[in-house]
Amino acid sequence: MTDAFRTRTNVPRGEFAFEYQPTTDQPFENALAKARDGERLTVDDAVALLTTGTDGDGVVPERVERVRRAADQRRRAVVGDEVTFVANLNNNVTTACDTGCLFCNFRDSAHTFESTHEGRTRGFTRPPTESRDIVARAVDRGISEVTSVSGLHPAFALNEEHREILDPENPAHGYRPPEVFDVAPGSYVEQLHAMSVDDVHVHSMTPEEAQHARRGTEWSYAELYRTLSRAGLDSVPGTAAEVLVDEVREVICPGKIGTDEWLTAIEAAADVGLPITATMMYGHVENERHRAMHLGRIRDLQDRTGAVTEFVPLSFVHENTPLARRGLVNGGASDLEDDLVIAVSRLFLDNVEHVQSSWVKFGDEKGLRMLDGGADDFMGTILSEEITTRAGGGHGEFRSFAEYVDLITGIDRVPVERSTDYERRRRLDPADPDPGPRLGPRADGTPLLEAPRSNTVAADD
Ligand SMILES: C[S@@+](CC[C@H](N)C(=O)[O-])C[C@H]1O[C@@H](n2cnc3c(N)ncnc32)[C@H](O)[C@@H]1O
Ligand SMILES: Nc1c(NC[C@H](O)[C@H](O)[C@H](O)CO)[nH]c(=O)[nH]c1=O
Ligand SMILES: N[C@@H](Cc1ccc(O)cc1)C(=O)O
Ligand code: SF4
Repeated sequence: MTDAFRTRTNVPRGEFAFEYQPTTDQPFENALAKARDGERLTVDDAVALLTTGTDGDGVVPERVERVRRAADQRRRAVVGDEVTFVANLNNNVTTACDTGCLFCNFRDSAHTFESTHEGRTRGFTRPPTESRDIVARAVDRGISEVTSVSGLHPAFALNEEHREILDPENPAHGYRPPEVFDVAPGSYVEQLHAMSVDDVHVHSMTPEEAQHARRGTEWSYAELYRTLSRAGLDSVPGTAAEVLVDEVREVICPGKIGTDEWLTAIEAAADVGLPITATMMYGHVENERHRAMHLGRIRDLQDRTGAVTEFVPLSFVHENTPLARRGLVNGGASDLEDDLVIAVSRLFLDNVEHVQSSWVKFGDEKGLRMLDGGADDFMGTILSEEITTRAGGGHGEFRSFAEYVDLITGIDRVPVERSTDYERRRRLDPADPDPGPRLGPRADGTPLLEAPRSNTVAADD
């Protein structure tokens, strides 16, 4: 193939050896034909589609468009023309974390939170009482879900029993008692309990957080998730997955659990009856084969559990991250790569009904474009955002129902409010002056008009 037809991507194909990479156009054409016929794709097929069959740098834009069209057709066949979103709040409890993932600028070193530290930390910790106030206020405004993902604060323990086991003198426990810190995060059980206001759905405890909540013990992930579920946990975010290939994890998150442990943890959550989501954070040091392998692992997980409600491709936001500062990356995924990841996720994950387009990562224009290329869910109102904003993203922290209606009807699709597990849905009438939310425990149809600037409790309230 001649270079003239290719557009450059940011995929560092030279970094790792490719086990298999197509060298002619034929594997691409074969894979696309299989996808159109609804045949199950192999990991090699996914590589052919994600590379558009090119063996050098770059992809062929005209082929990307063909993959997008096939994904759009599949989306229509699987879920129709509805575009869903959830009325939710992000209440991340603490940014204290010493895991040191190189893609993350959300975290702050835990020692900066200690009372003896000179100067103020740039981070925050919200004790359970504050979490409850923040969630209660948002429930009053009509939300049906709270999502809470946090740093692995050294004073976090599952509960009092866990606190007795954790030994500050044992470096393997990474434990510091609450008294050492200006503000203590309480226990995971206390936080979940605090956030369970009325019937709000609590979406929390990623596999990485679950590992932290059982560190230093022999507790199984199933026991752990059972305890968390009794404390108010309703479903589990499949973040911390990043790219589920260990040679990639060793570069971007060497302190995190490995691929097998991530899968063990999330499968245990599913086994105790919790719905789960799955994500992939791409666009850093990995290549298309890693992306394809990741998709293979998620599809296998779903074959085993049936519990994955949605797949969420998270495009890496690079600006302020250690990976960028250390010169290990000089950008994130290109627009064509984003198109391909969404489209191939839809085509490859034939057992996952919903593919999410993240307006936080993509912005509105690209986010909407993804809804015509395989995605069918447009995330949530979130009311507050820290992870992407701190990494340098600038696409905002809140989406009102009125904006959702405008954006979704603007692309001739049907706006639908959903619950976290997609069980409850409500079509929105574009002519309705009070579009909602309505599915939350205290939603009365009053519009979620404006968001607080941050989810910190305002002094005059
Ligand atoms: C910030 S962590 C918080 C929860 C917990 N500490 C964990 O690692 O599971 C949640 C997820 O945010 C995503 N994330 C973090 N930094 C990001 C970035 N710069 N760009 C895109 N996604 C990012 C990653 O996928 C990560 O697993
Ligand atoms: N993609 C992002 C999400 N997605 C999660 C949703 O907001 C929602 O919690 C989930 O679909 C379950 O209902 N959240 C973020 O904060 N940032 C994202 O980029
Ligand atoms: N934590 C992710 C978003 C996310 C949360 C929950 C999910 O189920 C999926 C994705 C981020 O902002 O980067
Ligand atoms: S991704 Fe999670 S575990 Fe890793 S540094 Fe950030 S907050 Fe800590």
